[in-house]
Amino acid sequence: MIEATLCFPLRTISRGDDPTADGDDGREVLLIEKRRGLGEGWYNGPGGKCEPGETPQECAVRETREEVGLDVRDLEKAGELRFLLDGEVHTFCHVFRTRSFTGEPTPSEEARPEWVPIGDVPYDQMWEDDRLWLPGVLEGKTVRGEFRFEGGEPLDEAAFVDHDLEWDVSF
Ligand SMILES: COc1nc(N)nc2c1ncn2[C@H]1C[C@H](O)[C@@H](COP(=O)(O)OP(=O)(O)OP(=O)(O)O)O1
Repeated sequence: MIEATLCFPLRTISRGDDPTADGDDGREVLLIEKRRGLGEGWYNGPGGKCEPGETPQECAVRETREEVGLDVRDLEKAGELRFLLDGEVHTFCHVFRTRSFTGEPTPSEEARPEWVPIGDVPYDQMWEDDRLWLPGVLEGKTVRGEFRFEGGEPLDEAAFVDHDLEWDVSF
């Protein structure tokens, strides 16, 4: 089983009196376009696999720095997601969000970062499960979820079958 993390940096920008502004109140999330590996070509949060001896929080901080050059702090645990492939746990993913960070998002070999208004998250270019849990996480909720895929490796070519979700959980 792979233990992995996702980190969603959040910010609120001022849109002044822009009449075309949507109803997000300027709230944005930093997404990446994944350039290699699992989920290549799709949008996701910065993150990756935990290294031996590393806590999930340490992993999320390291991966966010490596992938987009942002130093995140004060991470808030927002979710625990179990991704099953053909009945076996393939990946256990810890999800974090934060409003505390320094640095400017910078592209790397792994990822192209992009600030995206909360209402414009491109769910049609993301993992199929994301539309089920990410909106709640971006609204400040906590979630525990299990998502079942079938069809063999690699996970990003398997078919999403079904899921269970529990909201407002404590970590
Ligand atoms: C199955 O559904 C998934 N949905 C979402 N949103 N994210 C997922 C899903 N399955 C895996 N992930 C995430 C978990 C990790 O953040 C990445 C995969 O990380 P990767 O394999 O690229 O790990 P790295 O350590 O960054 O890779 P390198 O070994 O290349 O350094 O996807």
